Amino acid sequence: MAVKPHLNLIVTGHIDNGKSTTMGHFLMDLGVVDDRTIAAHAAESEKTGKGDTFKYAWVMDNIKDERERGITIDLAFQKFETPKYFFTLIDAPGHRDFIKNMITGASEADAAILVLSAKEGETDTAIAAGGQAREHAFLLKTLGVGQIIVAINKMDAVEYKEAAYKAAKEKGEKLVRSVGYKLENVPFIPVSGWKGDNLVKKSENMPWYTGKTLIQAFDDFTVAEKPIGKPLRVPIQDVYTITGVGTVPVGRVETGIMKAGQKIIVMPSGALGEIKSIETHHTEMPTAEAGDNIGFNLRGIEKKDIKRGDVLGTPDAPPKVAKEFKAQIIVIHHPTAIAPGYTPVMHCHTSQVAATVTEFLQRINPATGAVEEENPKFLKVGDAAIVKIRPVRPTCIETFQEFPEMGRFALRDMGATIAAGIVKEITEEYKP
Ligand SMILES: Nc1nc2c(ncn2[C@@H]2O[C@H](COP(=O)(O)OP(=O)(O)OP(=O)(O)O)[C@@H](O)[C@H]2O)c(=O)[nH]1
Repeated sequence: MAVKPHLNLIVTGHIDNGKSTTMGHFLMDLGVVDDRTIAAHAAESEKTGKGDTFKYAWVMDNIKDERERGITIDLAFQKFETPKYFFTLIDAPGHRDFIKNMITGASEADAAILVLSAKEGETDTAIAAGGQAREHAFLLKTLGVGQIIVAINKMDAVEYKEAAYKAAKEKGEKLVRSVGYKLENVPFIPVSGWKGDNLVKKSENMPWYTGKTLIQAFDDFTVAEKPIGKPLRVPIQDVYTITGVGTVPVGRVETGIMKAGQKIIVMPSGALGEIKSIETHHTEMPTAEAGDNIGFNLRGIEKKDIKRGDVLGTPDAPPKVAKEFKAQIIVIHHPTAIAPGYTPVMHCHTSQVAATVTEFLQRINPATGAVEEENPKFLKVGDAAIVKIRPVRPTCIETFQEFPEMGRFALRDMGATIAAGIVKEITEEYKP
């Protein structure tokens, strides 16, 4: 039997719009979470004095808590299966490392669901400037998540009225269009995460809705083609020294194909060598391709020439190393404003390096890209801009256009993600 393709699904939306309730109920209807677990959560929820309204949400929140504590969690909670696909639910954006994880590929999303409450006040807050629905929609688009579904939630709370759905849908449409999605590719579904309408079962409370349920819409997602035709890029995650084997770097092949016997180059050191062997899950394999997590053994490369954050490629099309580059950033979080000279830590693929935002070239409209101000003096939350960035040491990075996997980054400071960005152009290249 053929194995079903796998997709990573990210659940986004403004706080309290019902992300956890919707996905918790969805997982229960699918049979991934059993009634007994839900009953136990209902009992816990009652104890908090809020009635049992959080019983579904707790299914999801327990996952989040365990993740934050770094505990390996029951896989049944994270994964589910539809007729066509295997899905993994990835870090909900409430989790503070969500943006960084998304950018560094720790949890790359193939598709997203945006949960938007149908309750008028909640819809408006979610999509207003500073609302998380707006922020998430923008980030999803910027970071290249092409497929998105909007679930208009809490339909039970608006008496399942079509007019209420239409009003919320119109606002949602405006939002996703403004960040750059084409409306004809974005399904909108009226649901109740609380009651279970249109999640797995078609709702009888909304006869006016003739579209798909959530699970049916999930099966309309498509699997992106693997970038195997591109030059080889393997960002190094770690380098182990194993007695009797030697230096064993590990990482994920982002693009291209790696073969045993192949000549390779490690950047920024420029060290040349050859692939001796490749293995995954303790099994030796002759080749690895985009998407594979591997460990490998190198001939001719010394331990000092390869470390976390370096990138392996082939000598005829080596990974680029930037001394300085031009980027488009969006400021997500900052108590005041940032000014040129600001030096946070840049996270890009597996690399972490302090980097100075040396120049603010233009402030732009985040949706259209139109220039709104030349050489702004500062940038605050919600602002998008074209800037110049100089890592304190030359760093492997690519343009987003050529290698989206390696051309996006997060700027972090004081434990928070301050900005997300994509590389437009490498303005000063480093040659070893
Ligand atoms: N009436 C109604 N209430 C809902 C529905 N979905 C969620 N809620 C309620 O809305 C509140 C927030 O739900 P959560 O699922 O915790 O929301 P969330 O988006 O996951 O929130 P965070 O994880 O805190 O960002 C809870 O009181 C839920 O019971 C729904 O479909 N109908």
